[in-house]
Order: sequence, then structure tokens, then C-alpha cells
Amino acid sequence: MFESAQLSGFPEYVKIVEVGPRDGLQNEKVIVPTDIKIEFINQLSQTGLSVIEVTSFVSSRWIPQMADHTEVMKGIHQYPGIRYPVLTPNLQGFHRAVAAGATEVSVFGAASESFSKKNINCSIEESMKKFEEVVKSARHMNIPARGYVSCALGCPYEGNITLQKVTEVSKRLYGMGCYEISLGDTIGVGTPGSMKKMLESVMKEIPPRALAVHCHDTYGQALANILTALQMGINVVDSAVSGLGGCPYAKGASGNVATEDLIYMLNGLGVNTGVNLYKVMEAGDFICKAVNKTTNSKVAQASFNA
Ligand SMILES: CC(C)(COP(=O)([O-])OP(=O)([O-])OC[C@H]1O[C@@H](n2cnc3c(N)ncnc32)[C@H](O)[C@@H]1OP(=O)([O-])[O-])[C@@H](O)C(=O)NCCC(=O)NCCSC(=O)C[C@@](C)(O)CC(=O)[O-]
Repeated sequence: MFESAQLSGFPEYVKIVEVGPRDGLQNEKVIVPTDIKIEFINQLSQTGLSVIEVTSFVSSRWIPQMADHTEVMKGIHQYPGIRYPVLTPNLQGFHRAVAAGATEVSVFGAASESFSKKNINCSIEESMKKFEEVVKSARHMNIPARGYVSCALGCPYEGNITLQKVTEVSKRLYGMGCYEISLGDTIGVGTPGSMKKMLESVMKEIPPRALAVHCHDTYGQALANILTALQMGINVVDSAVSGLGGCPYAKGASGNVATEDLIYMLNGLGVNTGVNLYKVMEAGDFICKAVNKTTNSKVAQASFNA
């Protein structure tokens, strides 16, 4: 469906990191029943996705929607060849995640001091110490650790963030052993122009193969920003089915780029993802009905209304 010959200037393959079950659901006001989350993740596992971010081992006082992290982690069917990372802000979260069966973790920092304090209740410097402990413990257990950098293209509290700060935080996370750095446009304010400048700066310190982009679509720029990143050699993209998502500590931010829309664009470019668009739309339809939402995916809207 919608496939084209591969265009030059783009990667042959893009790895999609599906963040719907975590980023997509963390901001939902009504608690989604655990069995729905498990069914959602199991459906996503049937789509060809190779990475599905499952939940967060964070404080349930801060993010009530993720309070069932252990039950979700233990309840899902983990298929061979698919990775199921979880967020772990500190050692406490890391140990709980491992006890629940997690085999990949992500630490999540920010390039904005104010966002760091609001989101994880500590300064960037303090957060780096906690992340170092997590990444070190993970390495001892052969558990891969990924690193997020929020506010890479703007902050809900500070506005513009300097390229130097984004680059510095990314470099620290990479240097401590995160195998991949996901650069988050947390509030979706970036444009292809700011994405290009930010990546040029970060790529002076980190090779593109170790970078991912994580775009929210608040200003409708997400696909354009991703296209820019692909042209610059990035081949890992985070997205959420149905365009669900947003961080509770980033007011006004809308959902992530929809996985369906991302796959449609990549198919059109002839870029292989290994993911079945129709099956992803079905999983999106399932979760939207379960949480009583209309999909934010333009592709799903167009296809279901056709
Ligand atoms: C980081 C903490 C835990 C610090 O929270 P804190 O209150 O500063 O932690 P503390 O170390 O002072 O401990 C206070 C209490 O929290 C507990 N605690 C301590 N750690 C944990 C843990 N891991 N799991 C469960 N409980 C924990 C600890 O046990 C204690 O419990 P008490 O003794 O009072 O009963 C808190 O601020 C938190 O949970 N924040 C949530 C952050 C979050 O999940 N944000 C959304 C994800 S980030 C995002 O969406 C952006 C991203 C990644 O998608 C990329 C982008 O778009 O930019």
C-alpha cells in the first residue's frame, strides 16, 4: 500500500520507536484499565514494530496513569525480536523495572533547567548523577539504556534553549553510555530550520546513527521536522499511534507525531520500516475507542472515512 521506489538522500530503513503506550497514555486524565494497556501493547507487537515503549517506573503521585507499570510489564507478551523499553528516572525506578522483567530502560533528562525541576524535581546536574547510577547499573546487567533530552527545540517555561545546552546534555548522556539519544521537541514548537540548526550542533559531538528525534505536533511541524532529520542522516524516529501523547509537565503541548502518518510518509519515500500501516491503524482504532478519543492521525481519519 502506498509504496514507492527509494528516493536518494534518505535512509533505506527507519527504526520507529513506538511511544504510544507510555507517552501516549501518560497524560490521559481517566485511568486506562491495565488490561486495555496490555491488549494495546500486544496488538502493537503484531504490527512489525521493533521497539515499543511500554510504561514508566516513576512516582504514581507524579504520573498516576503509569501507576500500574509492574502489572503492565508483567502482563504483556514479550515477542522475540521486539524491544520493550521503559522509563526509569532513578535507581529506585530501575530496580523496580528490572524486577518486573524490563530488559531495556530510558533515562530522561532535559536541556532546560526549569523543565528538569518541574518534570523530575531536580536540576540538570542532579539528574545527571541519578542517570549515571542507572546507566552504570544497567551496563552491569547488560541492559541497554537510552537517553532522552527534552526541550531540545524549546521549553514551556524558558522559551528558547541554546544549542550549546542541548548539545552539552546530549553529550553527557551519550558519554555516560546511553546507546541512543532521543532529541525531544517536547512542546512541538520546532521548525525544519530550528531542527536543522539543533542537529548540526549535536552532530558535532554525537554520530547521527546514535540519534533519534521525538517530535510533538503542536504547531503542525512534526513531519516536516522529521523529514529534515532524515535528510541529515537520522534514521530513528519516535512516534505514537493516533498521535496520542504529551507530557503532563509541558502544558499546552499536543500529542506526538502519529505513527500512522509517519509510516505513510516513509512508505511514500520508499523508506523501509518493516511496519504494517493497516495493523497500526487497527491498534490505533482500538486504543482511541478504549479511551473515547478521536484519532489525531490524518492518515487514519482519511482511511476510516474513505
Ligand atoms: C523522578 C521522580 C520520581 C522524583 O520524585 P521526588 O519526589 O523528587 O523523589 P524523591 O527521591 O524525593 O522521593 C519521594 C518519593 O517518591 C518515591 N520515588 C522516587 N523515585 C521513584 C520511582 N522511580 N518510582 C516510584 N516512586 C519513586 C520515593 O519512594 C518517595 O516516596 P515516599 O517515601 O514519599 O512514599 C518524580 O519527579 C517523578 O516521578 N516524575 C515523573 C516524571 C515523568 O514521568 N514525566 C513524564 C515523562 S518525561 C516526557 O514525557 C518527555 C519525553 C521523554 O517524552 C520526551 C519529550 O517529549 O521531551
